[in-house]
Amino acid sequence: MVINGTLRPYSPGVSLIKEALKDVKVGRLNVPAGTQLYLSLSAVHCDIDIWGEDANKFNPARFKEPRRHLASFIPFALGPRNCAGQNLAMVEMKTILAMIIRQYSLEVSSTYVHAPMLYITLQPQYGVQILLTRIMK
Ligand code: HEM
Repeated sequence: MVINGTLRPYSPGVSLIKEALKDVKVGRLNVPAGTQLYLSLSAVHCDIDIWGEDANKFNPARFKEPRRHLASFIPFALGPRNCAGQNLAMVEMKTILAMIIRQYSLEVSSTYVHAPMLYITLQPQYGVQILLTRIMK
């Protein structure tokens, strides 16, 4: 839930660019062959019609319930050309997170400035300073 809760507002890939190879109808929209489509993941992931008025808020508990729309959360894209490394990425993130929180408690440093920035992927402009305290056992 925490990983999905983070990938929703802060997907590393903020958009997908696709080109229609043939004339296609998407809902009520006629898309002629050759049209380039820019699909903003951020717009979908923070759409208040889908996620509610607090769509911009970090709230992993949203992922407790099954999603109403399949395409409402697509950090790894969707369909035959979705991310080939999706499962590996999820396993890596879960493993690393579990290894860290097993031994350390985390606190965001007072020097942290929240400034997501697009530089090929979405990145924290000034880094993420975190204070780690070893958990005594
Ligand atoms: C959090 C981590 C990751 C995210 C959010 C992510 C996201 C994405 C997205 C959105 C796409 C679709 C791009 C597009 O259609 O324009 C993609 C494609 C792809 N990703 Fe990832 N990815 C991640 C990690 C990885 C890893 C770890 C690997 C490989 C080890 C990987 C390999 C690929 C490949 C090969 C494609 C192209 C698939 C194709 O075109 O058929 N990704 N990824």
